Amino acid sequence: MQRKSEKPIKITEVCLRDGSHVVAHQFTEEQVRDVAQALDAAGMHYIEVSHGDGLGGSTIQYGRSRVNEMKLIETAVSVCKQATVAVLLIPGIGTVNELKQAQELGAGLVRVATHVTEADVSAQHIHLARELGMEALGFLMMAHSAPVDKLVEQAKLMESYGAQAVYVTDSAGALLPHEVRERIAALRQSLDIEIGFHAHNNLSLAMANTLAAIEEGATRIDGSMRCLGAGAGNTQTEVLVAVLERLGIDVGIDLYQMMDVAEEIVGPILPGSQEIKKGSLVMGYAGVYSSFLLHAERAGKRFGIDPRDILIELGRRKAVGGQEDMIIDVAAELAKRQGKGA
Ligand SMILES: CC[C@H](O)CC(=O)C(=O)O
Ligand SMILES: [Mn+2]
Repeated sequence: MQRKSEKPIKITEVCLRDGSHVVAHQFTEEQVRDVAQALDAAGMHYIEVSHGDGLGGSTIQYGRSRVNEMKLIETAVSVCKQATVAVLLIPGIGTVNELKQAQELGAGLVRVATHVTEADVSAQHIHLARELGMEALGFLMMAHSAPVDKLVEQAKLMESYGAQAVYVTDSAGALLPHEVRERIAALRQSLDIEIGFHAHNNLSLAMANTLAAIEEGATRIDGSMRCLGAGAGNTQTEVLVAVLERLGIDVGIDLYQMMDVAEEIVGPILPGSQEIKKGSLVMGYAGVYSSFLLHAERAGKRFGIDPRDILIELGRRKAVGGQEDMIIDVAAELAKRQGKGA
């Protein structure tokens, strides 16, 4: 494989943040401690810990956490000897106060996440993170939904605010490999900072897309152990480590230890198998935010309608992260149209 960057690949393990959606934000302190400790020992570079919707996400709208995320961050930091604990922040859900608190507890990196067309709301948080001495990266969500030149324009904004990398975030798991290539190549051409890629496996393309991104020069890569991430999960990290090794890309992470963590520590946390089932498949197909899955399934049950209809309609309306309340509206409307009641 010809990599178009000389920089080392840095992996961020997101199961303790993106996986929070899968467990309805019910991670315990013990689970976070065990996973973080084992990943750190295996050589993982970054371990992201936050509510699934980022700092401040524990609300009725997004789902309340069982344990305050600051406690979870503190716990992860206390067991990491070499890995950096990362947090995610969506401006408006999380605030500068939560960012300061996370930094005081030892978080060393923040990914400031915005919808792909709304990078301007990230300025304050990126500036603050840099002032606090954190690594500050931009995370452009729903990257499939904007034309490439728009993505480049928005990434440049984040770079101008001080972001040290910008991610192409395939929140819906909707991108096809050639679309990933186009996006990473365009960003590489226009930006001087590192480019990252975050996949969801809803169309079974997470690994293929990740390799396409790496080939085009992405150096910051996300994965989740056992695909413990929203929808059908992310690029499966322990598999990624094996594939990179086969490609001759040394990331300094112990493969056997990763396999053991995946099976013995993360496996028992999974509420079910992270296969591509009808809900996640429809999200990739219709371009819907992966974290909407549980909400749509619950709304489907409540209104007696097929969650796929809700997801397709949300895709049609181009719903963005943060609009979880729209899921109930859509379900109520569809139920009325189909002559069903809550
Ligand atoms: C709600 C935040 C979201 O889960 C961030 C993310 O991982 C994505 O957009 O894929
Ligand atoms: Mn995600």
